[in-house]
Amino acid sequence: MVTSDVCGECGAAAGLTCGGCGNIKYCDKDHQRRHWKIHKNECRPIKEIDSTQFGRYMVATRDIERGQLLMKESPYLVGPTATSDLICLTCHGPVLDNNIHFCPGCKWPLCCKECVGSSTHAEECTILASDKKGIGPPKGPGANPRYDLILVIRALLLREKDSKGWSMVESLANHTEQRMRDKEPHHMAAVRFCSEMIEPSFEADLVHKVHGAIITNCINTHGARGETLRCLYPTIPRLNHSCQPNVTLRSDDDNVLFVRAAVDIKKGEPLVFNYNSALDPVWQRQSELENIYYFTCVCGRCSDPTEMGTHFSSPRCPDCKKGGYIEPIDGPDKPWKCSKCSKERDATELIREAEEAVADIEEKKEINPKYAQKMMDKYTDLYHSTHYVWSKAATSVLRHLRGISGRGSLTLRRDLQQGILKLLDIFEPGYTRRRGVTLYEAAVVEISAARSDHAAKRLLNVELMDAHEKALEMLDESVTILGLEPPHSTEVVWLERARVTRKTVEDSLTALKNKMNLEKEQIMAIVNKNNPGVVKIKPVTGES
Ligand SMILES: C[S@@+](CC[C@H](N)C(=O)[O-])C[C@H]1O[C@@H](n2cnc3c(N)ncnc32)[C@H](O)[C@@H]1O
Repeated sequence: MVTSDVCGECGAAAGLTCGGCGNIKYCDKDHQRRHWKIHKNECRPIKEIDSTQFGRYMVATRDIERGQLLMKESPYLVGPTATSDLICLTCHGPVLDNNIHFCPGCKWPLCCKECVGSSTHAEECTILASDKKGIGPPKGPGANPRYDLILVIRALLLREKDSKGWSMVESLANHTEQRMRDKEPHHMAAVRFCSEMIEPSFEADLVHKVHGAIITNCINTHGARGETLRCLYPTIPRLNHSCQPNVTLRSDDDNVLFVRAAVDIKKGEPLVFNYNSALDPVWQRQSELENIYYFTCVCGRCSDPTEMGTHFSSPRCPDCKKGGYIEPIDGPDKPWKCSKCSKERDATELIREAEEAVADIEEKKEINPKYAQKMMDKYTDLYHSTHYVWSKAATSVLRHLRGISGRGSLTLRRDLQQGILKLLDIFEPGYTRRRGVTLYEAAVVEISAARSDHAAKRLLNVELMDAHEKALEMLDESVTILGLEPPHSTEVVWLERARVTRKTVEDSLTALKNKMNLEKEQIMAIVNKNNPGVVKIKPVTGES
């Protein structure tokens, strides 16, 4: 977004736009050069544009390479979410059930004596304490919807004390009209509380707007001790959504948010991230986007009934012998149709069947390898092996069989990890955290399965070496991806694991190659000894 038509250095009329970001103008090259020492800190390959269909959004102003850091921002507001467990309103650390310090003013739980006396909490404490209708603070552990109110109050307080912060809140998309029309219970509860139950109260229209802005723009993060938080950032909320994302958002322990290119991005392409989970089916993605963000996603994945060839949301057609899938050809709400025989099925019924299968999978307390194989066979009969139900079953089996090292378990886990990787390559491609972790896990099981087969004489030395090479390739990529995680975050644990495993696999591959070379030398020595006079055979060199 070019913020002004005047020179960034001298303020005169300017016609030369910065080629790096397109966001600032200069009157000539000399002034552009002079201004660089200031501008280099804000020259990002991004600009904001506006459209009637997509609102404001960010696009790349030049070609961007995957992995590149595009934005790094600290939040101007942090608070608990509507599903936070007991959390301290002063430091945002967890409040332990056996060590609750209720604030003497508002009676909301804090984590320690120091936090009770802190001035950080003072202003909202007075407001919370004025709650005459006795909505009251959360009392026990577990997700607590009352925490939804805290960030709303904090945002409302900006109006009086921080004009810059307040203008940021005011500038955010909020869908106030739709929210007033829909009267979603949590939204209405926040509006009632802030406009009727506290002193000083806030105008209802203002609370609708602020709560709407929070719901539409907050990014959920995790604090250093795993607590769930949500934050408002200055410019990151201008990133639009796509189920085919090209950037990733990762936060560190201080809620600093890093936006990176997950894949190579061409100049002019919108920068988009996934507001949902990549492994949600189309009906869930669309209903969340409609209910929370008030739009229908028309990305390449959503517009393709096969979801990029994965059949992620569509079951196999049980009646058709032609290998068809029952797809949301006219949209997820209309009757779904078989791609081959055109037979129609009611959308609600198909969704119910898939959700029941998932509930059944998630209910299982224990799964042994034999049962796991049977379960996967059953779901592969009904669904494609990149379907949502398949992915839920695969994830569950991988969790249950972790640490079980028999052949059945290892072979199945290896296949399932590869299946999950295939899905992520399509839906969350490039340098994304989940791919990084999955590559690590796939490498570990690849090596374990190969070693077990080798020990049982089912695998040749060269095949064992191949498995090592394959695992090393996966670990190399995993280390690269996880190395991009914010430095002060709990994710460094995964990076360390991937690095240590990579070194172990590399050492073991070297030892394997040396052993094979030695064996070759010994065999050749015997061959040469038994064939005197014949030209001597030498071992192949350069292999170790
Ligand atoms: C976090 S804001 C993104 C910035 C927003 N476009 C703006 O103008 O401020 C989320 C809102 O942007 C719009 N939006 C995001 N992604 C979209 C998409 N793929 N298609 C249409 N609208 C989208 C929706 O109105 C959504 O509620």
